[in-house]
Amino acid sequence: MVDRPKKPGPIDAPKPSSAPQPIVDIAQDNSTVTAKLPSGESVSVLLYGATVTSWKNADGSDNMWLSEKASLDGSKPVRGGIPVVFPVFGPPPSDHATSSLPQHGFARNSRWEYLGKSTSESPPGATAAGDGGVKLDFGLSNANLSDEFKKAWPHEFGLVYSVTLTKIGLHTSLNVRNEGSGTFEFQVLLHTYLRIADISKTSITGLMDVSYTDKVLNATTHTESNASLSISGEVDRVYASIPQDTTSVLIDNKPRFDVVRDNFPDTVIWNPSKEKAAGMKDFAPADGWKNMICVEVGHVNSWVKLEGGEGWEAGQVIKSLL
Ligand SMILES: O=P(O)(O)OC[C@H]1O[C@@H](O)[C@H](O)[C@@H](O)[C@@H]1O
Repeated sequence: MVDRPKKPGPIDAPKPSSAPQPIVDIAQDNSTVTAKLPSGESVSVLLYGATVTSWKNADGSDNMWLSEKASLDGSKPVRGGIPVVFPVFGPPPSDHATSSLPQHGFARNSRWEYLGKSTSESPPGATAAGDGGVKLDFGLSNANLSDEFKKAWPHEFGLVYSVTLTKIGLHTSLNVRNEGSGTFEFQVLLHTYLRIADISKTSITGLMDVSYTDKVLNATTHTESNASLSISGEVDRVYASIPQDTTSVLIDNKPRFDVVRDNFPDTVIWNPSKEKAAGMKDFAPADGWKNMICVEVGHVNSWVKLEGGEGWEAGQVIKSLL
């Protein structure tokens, strides 16, 4: 039996509420959409890359690390915040359909469309009534791509990236649709730069017993033996098929962030340390690597295959535990 929408009658009509409706402040210009909750938390999303560039707590402190030299004018991917990596992670393999694309694909260096906002009483991540938040949707399809990218990846696709801000965290999710008739394969990653007080006091939990590829050690494979991982130099590891759904960042053994995966099997942990940071023209200040850790959820250790007409969705909730 098909459920048909009921026509609203007098009984269904919403009752006038005397409770004041929370007002979410949305500001939009040609480059950025910013939403601020009545309780003070805010998020800013640059249309270029649909890159979250700022996610502030109610006290005004930012959870995102953004380089002081990040290009925000659409000339190159943003160094900081949450660049969206699609349809390939890292340098594309020469024997794959993504081979002519740049490192990390085209999503982070294409201009997305702002599709609009919706507000809700109980958005994902809400733990209590009154945790209401705002969802901002952004879209990218082959029609938005440069000729160069269209040629390098000639598929009909549709991406909807949703950024939901609540009092308790930030939820970002990506919906991928194959709008064509052929099959395509992709990888995806949310390249999140978390701002931290001090890398030397930072530890990461939730990766114990997980197999990882160490890109610093010639892409060799290892198994994580530390329940709590400290960062004492350059780190660039791809943890694959993680059974636990939460990776946590702690400062001085005190939880600072929980990153909760939904349908994302893998996580990259990255910090360039002093030497690699010095080699990046858009990385500033020079010692900024002490105040960032990338915890990047994704599907990167294998390819997602989508038949024509199929869709796929995954997301993360980041909780700021101040
Ligand atoms: O400089 P990019 O292209 O933004 O990449 C930054 C880093 O991104 C990480 O995800 C990769 O694992 C690293 O190898 C890479 O160096």
